[in-house]
Amino acid sequence: MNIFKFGGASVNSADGVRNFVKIVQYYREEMVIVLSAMGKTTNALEEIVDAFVSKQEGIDSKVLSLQKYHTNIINELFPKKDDRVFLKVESFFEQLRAYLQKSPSLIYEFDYDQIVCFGELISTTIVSEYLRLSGTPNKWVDIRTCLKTDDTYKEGRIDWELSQKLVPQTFGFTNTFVYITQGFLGGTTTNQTTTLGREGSDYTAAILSYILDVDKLAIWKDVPGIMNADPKWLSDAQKLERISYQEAIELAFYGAKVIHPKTIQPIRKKKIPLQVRSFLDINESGTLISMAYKKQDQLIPVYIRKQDQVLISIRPCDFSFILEENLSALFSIFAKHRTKVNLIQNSAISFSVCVDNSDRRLKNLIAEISINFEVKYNENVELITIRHHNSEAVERMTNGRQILLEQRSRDTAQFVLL
Ligand SMILES: Nc1ncnc2c1ncn2[C@@H]1O[C@H](COP(=O)(O)OP(=O)(O)O)[C@@H](O)[C@H]1O
Ligand SMILES: N[C@@H](CC(=O)OP(=O)(O)O)C(=O)O
Repeated sequence: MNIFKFGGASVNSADGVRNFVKIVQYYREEMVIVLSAMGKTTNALEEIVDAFVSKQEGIDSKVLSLQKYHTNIINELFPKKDDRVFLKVESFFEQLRAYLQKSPSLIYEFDYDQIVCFGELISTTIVSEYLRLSGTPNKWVDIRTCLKTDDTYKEGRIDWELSQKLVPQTFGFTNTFVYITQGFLGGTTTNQTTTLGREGSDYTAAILSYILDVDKLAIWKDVPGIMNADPKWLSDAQKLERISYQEAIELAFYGAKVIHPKTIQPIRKKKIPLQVRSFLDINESGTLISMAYKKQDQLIPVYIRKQDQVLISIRPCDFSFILEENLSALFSIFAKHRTKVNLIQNSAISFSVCVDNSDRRLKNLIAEISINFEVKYNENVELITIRHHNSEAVERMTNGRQILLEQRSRDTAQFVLL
């Protein structure tokens, strides 16, 4: 049995959905399909969340344009206008509107999850119905009923014990050959919706692969596989044929956006091979991530760019040394504001970190650090990581740019650049 994960880009139009069906029908195997929201739906829903919690005008038109986007797709796919898909999709939009009629709950993350989940609920419904119409019976599963998390809204942590009981019961494969379910979503034990963090559908696919002990996981993307750079950034990027779990974890950790950082851990534990491959070319073998020895990794330089970073330099107000107590106080502040630190460098009396610029958290974070420390920061910097660096690769990335901070180990070089 296999798990196939398709992201938003694969089903962003009626043609995308038709292509998806072609791929699924080509394989004719027992499978679980994990699907994300169509196209940029999650971004659109995030805008609706922001408008809702800050009680802005214009929510109705935002919801309407999202509904139109989905309606256009189903109009193109389903010739019979009395197909049940129309009512099902309408019903999700009614539920969304009903939620938006209420007052915000005062917990932003809770409202976020209750609203943003509609993207995946709607996409899986459309795709499941279209697969049925195309002659492949399948079962639509509401993943929130079996993939259980705690109540850390927006970043739900998996309840492995409970999920390991419920998931195999749900995906039993008796009289069902193909299941379709939502990536990115989970449910608490009290049946509230949670999400697993942006781009978390890859992670869902990995969790289900682990629990169901599948033979293989395939993640279908709009690129030929994992490349040695984002091909939208460096047009001469080359595909990596085969990499180890370890290398894949490193690439994701440093910010290669092609795969969610949490994806590799569960499949590595059970040595499940992961193929990252192109939904645009079924004949392309993609990149295989497996137990290969590290030596077998292609050791060409791999370039990873993180944009919109903030470099924060922190110094105790009394010029005292940066010691364990300071560091521990600082790290608890980062954890409290859920800010992931992408790079750390410390000297005797100062400490620098590079973090993502998420406006909402950053202001509060800096305000809290400033109570006991002197803080300076540069916004709009880039963090470039080069795995398997050589002088040519370093020159290529840094030439003509101001280096604000630099760090090198044997395998990895990182530069904060203006
Ligand atoms: N090293 C890389 N190799 C391949 N693609 C990359 C890499 N780094 C970033 N990307 C980007 O990742 C995108 C695919 O990931 P993503 O958009 O998250 O897919 P999906 O939404 O379908 O899950 C590609 O379109 C590409 O621009
Ligand atoms: N729809 C969610 C989850 C996800 O993983 O999407 P995608 O597979 O399209 O990156 C998001 O955009 O964050």
